[in-house]
Amino acid sequence: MGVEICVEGLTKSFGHQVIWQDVSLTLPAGEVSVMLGPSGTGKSVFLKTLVGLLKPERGSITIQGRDLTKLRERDLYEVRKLFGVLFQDGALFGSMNLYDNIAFPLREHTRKSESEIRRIVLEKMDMVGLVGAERKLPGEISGGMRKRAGLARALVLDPEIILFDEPDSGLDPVRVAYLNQLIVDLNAQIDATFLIVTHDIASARLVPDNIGLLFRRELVMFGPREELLTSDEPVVRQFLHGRMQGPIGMAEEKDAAQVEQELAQIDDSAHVQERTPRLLPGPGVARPPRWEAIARREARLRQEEVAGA
Ligand SMILES: Nc1ncnc2c1ncn2[C@@H]1O[C@H](COP(=O)(O)OP(=O)(O)OP(=O)(O)O)[C@@H](O)[C@H]1O
Repeated sequence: MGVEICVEGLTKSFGHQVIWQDVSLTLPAGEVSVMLGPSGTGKSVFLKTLVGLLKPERGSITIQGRDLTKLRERDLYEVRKLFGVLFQDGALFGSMNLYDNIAFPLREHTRKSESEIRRIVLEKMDMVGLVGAERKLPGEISGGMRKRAGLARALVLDPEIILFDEPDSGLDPVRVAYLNQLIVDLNAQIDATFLIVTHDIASARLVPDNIGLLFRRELVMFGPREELLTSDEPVVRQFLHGRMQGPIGMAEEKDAAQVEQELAQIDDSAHVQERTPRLLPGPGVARPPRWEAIARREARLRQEEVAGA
C-alpha cells in the first residue's frame, strides 16, 4: 500500500528566478495523480524536489512522518529507496543490455544473490511486457520499449511511490494507450502512489484519480479528477481543452482585458463531454477495494449523463 506525500508551502527558486511558490497538496496513498502545466512551469523541478534531488527554499515534504527537506544526506538516501523514478527517455545505460539495466539497482543497493536478482528482473520484465528482450541494447529497441524498460527498472526495489516524468513523450497514440493501460494495471497490482507529469490531456483525463495544474509560478488547482475536468477555473479549462483563448499565452501571460474578451467568445456548452470515464484495470488484474468505489462513481456519472442528455 503506497504512502501519502504531504507537501506544504513549498517554494523553489534558482537564483532570483522563482519557479513556483507556496505549493501545498497531498498525494493520497496508493492513488494516481497527474501534474499538468505549460512548458517551463517547473513540473520536472517539482518531481526532482520531491525525490530530494533539489532543495526547496521553503516548505515541507512529509512522508511517513519525516520532513524530507530537513533530512541529512544519509537519511535522505534511505527515504529515496521508497521512490522509483521513470525518467523521460528511460535513462538507460546505452552499453548495458536490458537485463543488466533493470538489475542495476538491485546489484547497487541490495545484497541479493544473482538467482534472486534474476527472479525479480524477469518478474518485472513480465509485468511491463518485455519478456524475451533481455539481451537487447537500449539502442536496438523502440522508444516505447525503452520507457517500459525504464519502468521495469523503477519497479525492482518495490517502491512505495513512482514518479513518471512525461512517460508518453515521443510515443504514438497507440503506444500511449498501451502505456496508460499499463500504468493503471500496475497501480492496481502494486498499489503504490503514482505521480505523473504529462502534457497529454487525453491521458490526464483518463488515467488519474487526481489532477494538479501549475501556472504562473503557482499551483492553480489540485484535486479529484472529476473536479478538475468540470472546473470553471479559466486556466484549468483552457489547458484541459488545449485552446489558445484564455489566460495562458504563447510565452507569457496575456493582459486581463484580452483574456476577458476571448473567454466571452467561447461556446462552453459542451460541459457534459468532459465526464470522460476513468480508465479501469484490464481483465484479470486483481483490483484493490478502492477500484469498486471508482467503478460505482463512474457508473453514477454515466447515469447522470444519460439522464441529462
Ligand atoms: N538545475 C537548474 N538550474 C537552473 N534552472 C533550472 C534548473 N532546472 C530547471 N531550471 C529552470 O526551471 C524552469 C522549469 O523547468 P522544468 O524543466 O521543471 O519545466 P517543465 O514544466 O518540466 O517543462 P517542460 O514541460 O517543457 O518539460 C525552467 O525555466 C528551467 O530553465
